[in-house]
Amino acid sequence: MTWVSVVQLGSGADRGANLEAIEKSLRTAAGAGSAFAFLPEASIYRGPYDPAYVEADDGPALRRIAGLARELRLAVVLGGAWTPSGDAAHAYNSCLVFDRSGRIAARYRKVHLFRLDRTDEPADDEAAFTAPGDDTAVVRAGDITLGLSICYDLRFPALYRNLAAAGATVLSVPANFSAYTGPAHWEALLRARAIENLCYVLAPAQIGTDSTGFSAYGHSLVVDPWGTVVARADDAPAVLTVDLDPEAVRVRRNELRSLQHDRPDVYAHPARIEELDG
Ligand SMILES: O=C(O)CNC(=O)[C@H](CS)NC(=O)CCC(=O)C(=O)O
Repeated sequence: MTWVSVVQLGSGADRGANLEAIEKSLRTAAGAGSAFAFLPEASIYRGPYDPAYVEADDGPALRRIAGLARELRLAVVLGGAWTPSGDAAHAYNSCLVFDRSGRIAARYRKVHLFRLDRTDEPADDEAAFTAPGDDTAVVRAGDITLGLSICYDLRFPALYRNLAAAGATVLSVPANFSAYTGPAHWEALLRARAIENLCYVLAPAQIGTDSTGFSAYGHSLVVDPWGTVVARADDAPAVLTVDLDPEAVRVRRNELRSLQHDRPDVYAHPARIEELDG
């Protein structure tokens, strides 16, 4: 069994205040006996793009989180942080996995960049300041194998199938999901990813409106491999602590063999287009 804590934050443009909130939540997670803490996207900073806040692995905010992981003997999955891409105008949006000695042991760079063109508001266009990643990663960690993703990736089911094929039993979906799309899409998509891959889904989220006017939906969620919601937050800061049972994934995958019935060899070819006349 593996205890994990899923953290909901309302990060803003004040990095010092955000790091204080992160520290408090990590201490709560460690105090609850968790082996892992999952932090949402944009935990360290949520506001307009600023190249000064793009950090290499030895940057000050990342070192502070590394120090907390080491002190608390707690692995930390930092949902999204800006890391250098080689182009100062565009950073990677990276999920960084700190092991319990504080080392950055794994990383994933967000592949799908959010764009929303509302008719009634200015567009959100993450690609304006973010460089896309182009590979995927799972992290083997004792009894669980963690599949990494970030926020808008949630809309691309092939990514999660790729992670499940690499052995993922727990899917990590840290988010700063919009309050516009969230009510209709967030829970349905998270539960779908859990059900179709027979995986746990851990989804730490942001709350509140940032200084750019972006409103986040909150409602951090933990879903089990049968699609049942086992923990949820509302729209206040929260630490959801749950016990993951690796056996539950094995049992469900023996009951329902949909992962083995997948036919990517078939879907690799475009569908035949037939005509119905008259
Ligand atoms: O800008 C940052 O600091 C980090 N990036 C984000 O928060 C991104 C772009 S605004 N948010 C999403 O992907 C929300 C997706 C979403 O809401 C949906 O798919 O409906």
